Amino acid sequence: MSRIRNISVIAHIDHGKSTLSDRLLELTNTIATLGVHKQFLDKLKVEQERGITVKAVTCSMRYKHKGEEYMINLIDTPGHVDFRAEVIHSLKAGNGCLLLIDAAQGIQAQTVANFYLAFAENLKIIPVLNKIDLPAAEPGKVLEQLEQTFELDPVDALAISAKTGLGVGAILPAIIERVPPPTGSVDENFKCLLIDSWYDNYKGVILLVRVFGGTVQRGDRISSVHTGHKYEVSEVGLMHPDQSPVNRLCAGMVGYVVPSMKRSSESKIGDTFYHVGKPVQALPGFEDAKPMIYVGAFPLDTKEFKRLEDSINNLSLNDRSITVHRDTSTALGQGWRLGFLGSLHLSVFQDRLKDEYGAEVIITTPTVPYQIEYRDGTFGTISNPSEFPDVVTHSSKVLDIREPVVEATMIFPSDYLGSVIELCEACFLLKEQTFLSSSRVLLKYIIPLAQLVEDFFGKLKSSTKGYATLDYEEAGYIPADVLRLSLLINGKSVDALASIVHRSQAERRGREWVKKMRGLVDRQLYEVVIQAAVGNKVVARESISAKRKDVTAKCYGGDVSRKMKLLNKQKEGKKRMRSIGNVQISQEVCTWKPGFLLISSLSMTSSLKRGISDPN
Ligand SMILES: Nc1nc2c(ncn2[C@@H]2O[C@H](COP(=O)(O)OP(=O)(O)OP(=O)(O)O)[C@@H](O)[C@H]2O)c(=O)[nH]1
Repeated sequence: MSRIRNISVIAHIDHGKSTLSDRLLELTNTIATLGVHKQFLDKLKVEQERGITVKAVTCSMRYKHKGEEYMINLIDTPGHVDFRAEVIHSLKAGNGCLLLIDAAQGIQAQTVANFYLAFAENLKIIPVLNKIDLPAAEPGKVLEQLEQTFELDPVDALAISAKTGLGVGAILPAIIERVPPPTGSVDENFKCLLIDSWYDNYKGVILLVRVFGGTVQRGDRISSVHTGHKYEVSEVGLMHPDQSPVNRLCAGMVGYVVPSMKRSSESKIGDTFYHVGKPVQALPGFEDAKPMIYVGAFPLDTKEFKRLEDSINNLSLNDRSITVHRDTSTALGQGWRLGFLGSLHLSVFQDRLKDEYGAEVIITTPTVPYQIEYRDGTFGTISNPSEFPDVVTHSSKVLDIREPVVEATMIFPSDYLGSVIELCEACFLLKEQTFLSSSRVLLKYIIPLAQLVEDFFGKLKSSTKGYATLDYEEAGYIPADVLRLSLLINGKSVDALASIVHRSQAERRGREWVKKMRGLVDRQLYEVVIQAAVGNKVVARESISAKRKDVTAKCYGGDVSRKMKLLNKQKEGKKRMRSIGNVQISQEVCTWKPGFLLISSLSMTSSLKRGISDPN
């Protein structure tokens, strides 16, 4: 055990975690040298296309130091706040971490958040300044920030370029010398912590575990503390970098176990496993990541329901933070209500569904979960606008409605302090204002989650010319004066378009809605009336006058193949249409798209993408 080191790489988005992890794998000959543009650890197509890490990845490396061979288990973690739970799980598996900071950008919002997570776990933190090859790099300034913000000694920091490899050689000896080896003993009863799991079509569920005591090998019978279910182990191994079977996993190691587990739902991240008949105390686990936003999901073509359901279920097997429940909409038919950790998580899910299963889906506007206290003393959580109590019955049935808030941390150059305060001050509560240096400032505000989801980051970026970074964590619930805004087409409510808004914004939102909707609904043979309403009260109205029937349309000559082509095109088009009363509307109207202004001017994901690719 004295020759094992378990370590995570943590950093703000894009500060170079995956690039550094790849370089370390190359240095230890775990993988062959990659081209400059290749990334080994970001395996998912979405990860490669977007240049972000979505899932934490573990890899074991062998490294010789002063004549002794060591095993370093390295976990590359995601930077984005939506995937924070992955970072927490990864940190629990190790004794140390590399805290990477881009030498040109300095400390950013996720640097602060990740530092405190590692600090709370009492891990040995090795600060690493990356990208020192960039002309804009200012290592001296960043070292000052590190000392001022985290009280980290600048002497302990390593300066590298993960891209060119400069200085990377000093990292492995630093890990061996500074990070303590894991504690525990192979002579104890076997116990391990489940840090990740995924579904393999051939082997079934695979568990990624950190062994805290004893050993485990093929043929062992193990049991879960959480469920009490028993399993027989058919394989154990290390991720080196892909699954490499070994004879046994010993205390201190991070590796995988293949149990005879058929259903992913039985693997609960944070669970403890032990040998049947030799029970152990549960290891301190972690809470499940709770969904922060919910959306309705519906097949584009109703015939695709079953296939889409299989795809959604398969995908959620490998991403346990997605919650799935069946749902029906009068406008869109049968579908599901899905819960996600944030907008980026949702949009990554959409991409993965398309990339990995070729499935396209209609996603409605995200809603946050509201807590409702009823007058009869019962409580409930509602995250579907169509289930939200009607305003008319509010006062009689509902005592109180509360909405989730987050504590948002923003870091940006102090030149923009005035404009950020202007953006936040009217609605949000200031918690902290700290100067990280003479030119950089950190602000903490309590912000309703619904407003954060609704392009707050986009507004923050435009107030700071793109320089601000944002991180947030849950901060409980506060009373909210919210109500349901319904959209009606020719008197029929389109449930998929209902949303929950603040009372003070209902009229403005209603007007925005009907105006946008007017531009999206085609003219029909009769007048179409579009209304936004709160309860029975119409707050905005637009109408589209009837068009005159053109009897000669489509009768125009041409050969048969052209007509067939037109007919097929029409058939395809019809699939995308749904009837609301006697009005045909395109399903696309109900679809949430990042930056799609109709429903709630929500564009957090696109702003995030901008943020991710924005070097500033
Ligand atoms: N110039 C320069 N660019 C670098 C260096 N290290 C990483 N990059 C670039 O920075 C970008 C982000 O690198 P990644 O390794 O994907 O960053 P990450 O921290 O893993 O990103 P997330 O997983 O999304 O949080 C890529 O375009 C890299 O090529 C470096 O040392 N110098």
